[in-house]
Amino acid sequence: MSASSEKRFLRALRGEALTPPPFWLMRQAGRYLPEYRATRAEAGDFLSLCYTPDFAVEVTLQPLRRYGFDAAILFSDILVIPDALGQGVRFVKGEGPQLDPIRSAEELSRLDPERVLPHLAPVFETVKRLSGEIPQTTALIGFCGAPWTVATYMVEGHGSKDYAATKKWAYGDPEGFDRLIGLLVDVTTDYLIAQVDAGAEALQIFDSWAGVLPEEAFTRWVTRPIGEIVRRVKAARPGVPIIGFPRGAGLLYEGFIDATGVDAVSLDTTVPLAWARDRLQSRCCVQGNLDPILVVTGGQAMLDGIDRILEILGRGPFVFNLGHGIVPETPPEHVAQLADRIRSFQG
Ligand SMILES: Cc1c2[nH]c(c1CCC(=O)O)Cc1[nH]c(c(CCC(=O)O)c1C)Cc1[nH]c(c(CCC(=O)O)c1C)Cc1[nH]c(c(C)c1CCC(=O)O)C2
Repeated sequence: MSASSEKRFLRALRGEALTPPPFWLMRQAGRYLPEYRATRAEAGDFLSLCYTPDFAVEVTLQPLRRYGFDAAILFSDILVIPDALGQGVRFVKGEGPQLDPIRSAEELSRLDPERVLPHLAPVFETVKRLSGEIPQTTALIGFCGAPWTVATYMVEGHGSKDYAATKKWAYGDPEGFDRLIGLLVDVTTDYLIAQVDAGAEALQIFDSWAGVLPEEAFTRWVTRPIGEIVRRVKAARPGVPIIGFPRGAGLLYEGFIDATGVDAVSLDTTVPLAWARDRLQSRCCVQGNLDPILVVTGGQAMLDGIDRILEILGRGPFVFNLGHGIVPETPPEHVAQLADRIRSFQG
């Protein structure tokens, strides 16, 4: 496909510097939009929203209609994998996800990898429908949670502040914990390949809790598993760009890029911009990293934050995004002002 006809988001992931840069926002479909809240109420519960293609397609399209983002991300969740494995996942209002925890390698027999792809058939149907419904110039992103972050929910049984139960198992029985990570590498690889076969044009791997691990543990349970998933997906489906998001990686971002072979890396809010330009953008496309709370604040503070990112990262291979997902209290009109500001950037 000639460069000029390829979608701008995909061109940036392949290393082109584009002005203005393409952009989308993590959690662009979500509770900050009244139309999302209406569909969510109609669906009844969160997993029904994820597993009913009519609903999942609708909420994926809602932010595109408003803001014309350069990418659409499949509406699903990283926790559909433990749900598909048979662990039992519930999203409790005001408490977030609740799972029946798995605390040792002996309990892995509760999980059934064979049921994953059949259980997730509605998600692939959503991807297939989206690939025929999104605008011609908008790229479709498939995604998964990285093995470490998914494992933290499976072991803790809910979100956590210190991930003590997961770390105790990992540090106390590393070979046993490796079995959980290995199982997640296997089923996640198959899940991503199936998303590509249904029409996903790029993939993002969310390791939202990577930053809680010290260097050696980060290498063993963030970098190596993601690198193995990237290697297997690229061997099976060459040419599909993959974005890695090891949130909180700090100085470990550099080694992560070199060791995993990702095409792009998503930066969390704390990554210094000049360091990212000099040390990371020379290695691959970078994505990020506005503080989502600046989109809540809006006004000149938000505009200044956008401008500074565009000034420093906007002349290399770059996708504008947030440093983490949009938060529910974000005024939708601030997202419209953000979109206008990025589109008016002339380099
Ligand atoms: C850690 C994580 C999860 N899910 C996800 C991550 C990694 C990204 C990140 O770090 O935010 C990823 C995710 N979750 C969701 C998407 C779909 C894409 C999109 O929203 O644009 C994506 C890409 C929908 C969702 N996933 C969830 C919501 C909120 C559901 C609702 O109450 O309507 C959405 C829109 C639920 C969820 N899902 C998860 C938690 C902790 C929660 C509860 C917290 C919260 O309510 O925001 C797990």
